[in-house]
Amino acid sequence: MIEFERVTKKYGNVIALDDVSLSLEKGKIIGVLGANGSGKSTFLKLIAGLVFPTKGKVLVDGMEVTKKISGKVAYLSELDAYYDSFTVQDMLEFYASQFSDFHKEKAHDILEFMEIQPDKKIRQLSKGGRGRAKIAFTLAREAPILLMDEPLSGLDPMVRESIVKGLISFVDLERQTIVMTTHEIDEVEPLLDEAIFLRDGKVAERVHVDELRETSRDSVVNRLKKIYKGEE
Ligand SMILES: Nc1ncnc2c1ncn2[C@@H]1O[C@H](COP(=O)(O)OP(=O)(O)OP(=O)(O)O)[C@@H](O)[C@H]1O
Repeated sequence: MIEFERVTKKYGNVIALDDVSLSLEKGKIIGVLGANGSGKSTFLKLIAGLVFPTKGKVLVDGMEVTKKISGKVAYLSELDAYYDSFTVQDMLEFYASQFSDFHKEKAHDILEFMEIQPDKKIRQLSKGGRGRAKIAFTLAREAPILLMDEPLSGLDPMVRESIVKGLISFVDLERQTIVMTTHEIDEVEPLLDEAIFLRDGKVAERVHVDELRETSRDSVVNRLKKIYKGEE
């Protein structure tokens, strides 16, 4: 369980998150959605312990997030932090050395599923190849919380589809929770249990995606547009 208790995060004078309180259940796939600058990445970074609240508390399983990247959390960042001369296999060994919850066998299975050859150098991979490799290394961790910042960003539709299938196939929702930010809402909507809509650092709305479809016959992307047009 992830809890935000009256969390405000400021960077200097900029308020990135503004008095947010909510809790996220285990075993769900949760989308954090909103326009550029609405606070999505900050929301994830607070859970990962990469930044800390200016006010309030973030708790994971009842424990305040205090140190950098707690063992419970695997974080996929927006940035490409690869070493170009490494092979995919070298990266895999690197991740295994850094994270005790990293499963080499699972990593190989996911790389195979995503059609990434382990002997390829990182610099030989296309942008889509790097994107898939990054996802593979994150999913190979057995961490209870997987945080993904824009996992589909800048990738073509075929690669996005392969990543979405990878998420469906390799995440263990009995034990893992995924919180992801994305602008590619149409692609991830079928995966999501819940959507949290941020606007100007506040939670504008939170919906159960199935309920939204069944009771309002609405899609997540339409809902977001309405929130931003001020219709909700
Ligand atoms: N390190 C930082 N220093 C100063 N301001 C920051 C920093 N990080 C984020 N901000 C500001 O905080 C606000 C929220 O940023 P955040 O990156 O969380 O939004 P976002 O919804 O993820 O945006 P995007 O969709 O563009 O990635 C923005 O106004 C941003 O400019």
